[in-house]
Amino acid sequence: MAIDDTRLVTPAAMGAIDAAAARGGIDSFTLMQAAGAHVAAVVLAHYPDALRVVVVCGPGNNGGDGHVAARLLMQSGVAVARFGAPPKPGGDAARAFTECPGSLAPLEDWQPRAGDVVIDALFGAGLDRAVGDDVAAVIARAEATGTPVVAVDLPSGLSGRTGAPTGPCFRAEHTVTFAARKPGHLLMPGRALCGRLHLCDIGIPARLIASDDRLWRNHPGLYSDHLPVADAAAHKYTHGHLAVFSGPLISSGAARLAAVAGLRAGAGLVTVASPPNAVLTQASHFTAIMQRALGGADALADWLGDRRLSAFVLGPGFGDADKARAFTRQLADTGRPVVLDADGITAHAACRDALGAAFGGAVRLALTPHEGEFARLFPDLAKDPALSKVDRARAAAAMLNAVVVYKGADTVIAAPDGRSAINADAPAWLATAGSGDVLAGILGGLLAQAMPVFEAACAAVAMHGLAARRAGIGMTAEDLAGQVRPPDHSAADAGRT
Ligand SMILES: NC(=O)C1=CN([C@@H]2O[C@H](COP(=O)(O)OP(=O)(O)OC[C@H]3O[C@@H](n4cnc5c(N)ncnc54)[C@H](O)[C@@H]3O)[C@@H](O)[C@H]2O)[C@@H](O)CC1
Ligand SMILES: Nc1ncnc2c1ncn2[C@@H]1O[C@H](COP(=O)(O)OP(=O)(O)O)[C@@H](O)[C@H]1O
Ligand SMILES: [K+]
Repeated sequence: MAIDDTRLVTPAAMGAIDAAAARGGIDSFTLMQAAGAHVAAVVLAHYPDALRVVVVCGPGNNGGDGHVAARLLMQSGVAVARFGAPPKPGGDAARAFTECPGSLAPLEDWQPRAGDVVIDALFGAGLDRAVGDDVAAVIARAEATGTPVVAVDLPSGLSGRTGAPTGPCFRAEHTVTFAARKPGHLLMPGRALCGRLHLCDIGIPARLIASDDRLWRNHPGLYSDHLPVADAAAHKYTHGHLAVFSGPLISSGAARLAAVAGLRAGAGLVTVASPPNAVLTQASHFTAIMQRALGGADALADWLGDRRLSAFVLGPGFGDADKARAFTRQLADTGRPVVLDADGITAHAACRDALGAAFGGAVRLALTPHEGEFARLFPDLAKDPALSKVDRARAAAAMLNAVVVYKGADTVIAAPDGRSAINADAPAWLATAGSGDVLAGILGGLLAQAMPVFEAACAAVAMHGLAARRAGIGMTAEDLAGQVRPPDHSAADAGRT
């Protein structure tokens, strides 16, 4: 049975899905057997030379999965030792414990040996606090000896909701999870602590995995129906006109990167509007991209009378915060889509509410903060340790009636209506100076072509990652901009999580 591998489900929602499965007549012990079998299969496939499999078992159903895996591995002729505390009598875990031959030693008895592989079945979805000293000592022993760890559902100590450890946490080589990925499998540092993730079908019907979390990993299904269509009758104005605002001479390169990316993302025309003293420099770089000298507010008001200007990018290398605020207000009044990045975000740190008020009504503002910019605009959200990155992005989006692209290795895209996506497959070499300017340009290019903002943001983040893969390791932001391609309607789902 195929499972929907795009939907992300919080541990709490997973509990509700499990309950719904039970109400629907699905036997929970059968699910546990399937879960344990997948764990055993991953261990057999990846550690054929293990001399001993050490299963550390917790008191709940995560431990139950461990007991099932232990029994199946023993039946396959593998040497298995179990450590932990027995489960409370009566439930599925107790039955799995009873059905597994052999004894259960206390956790502190595990002395690592060469050839050990650990199955971490201590805590999964039920983790609700930092692990105790006994578990912390096991984690430390595994880490100190470099013993490979296969985690059941989640590495113990990792919050499946936030992707943050609650205290000491296993670092797994493989994590075997069931029915749906949890946010903590994709959010950092969770993604790194999980190692390679195996998403396994244990027989929970896909229709039950439709929780109302409205959270996905970023994938083409979120945006492919809204991509600009290449129409044989098109002319350049039907693909929109993107305006990118340049900063002063010294930092004018950022706008160039955004402009090139916007044109390559399919905008029909792109104009870079620069302070008069930067125009010559800009002109020496461009052929296909147009130029405009733009002084202050009056000049902008004149230009905005051109209805064909269909989207704006303001912020990369922009500098002047007063001017950024004034221009943003004028852009808001046009009713057309705006991408605020970098200095365009920072300029609003002391007037966040006014920014949200200026962009009321239909959503047409996109913000693309990295961690530092996010903390400047939303210090209250950034400081709250109870919030996950998804929670923070969603709250920010709702506050400003904007789509927020909260960048990083785990970029979160959130809309004011709560729809959110985590992008977890961009290559690490995207972390290079100027790559954020390229992303802002791609997004501007898609908005210029009239894509709705959330869908455009999801597509832009995916295109950014694909461009980085084409450019390859060692790329510069110039290389990256040169590798941007218009979105490909036929692109297969390139998810690599
Ligand atoms: N249908 C289902 O419900 C399925 C659940 N499965 C497994 O069940 C797991 C969830 O099981 P549970 O809900 O029993 O939860 P866990 O087994 O993750 O945790 C058990 C209990 O440990 C306690 N606990 C939490 N954090 C602790 C800490 N830091 N120190 C000490 N004690 C702590 C809590 O009281 C918690 O309820 C999943 O992760 C998955 O492995 C699988 O068997 C597949 C099917
Ligand atoms: N480790 C990483 N893996 C994948 N992508 C990353 C990583 N670190 C940063 N990125 C991406 O690289 C881009 C960097 O943007 P930004 O921080 O604005 O840089 P700059 O200001 O230099 O342009 C963002 O799109 C971000 O999501
Ligand atoms: K676990």
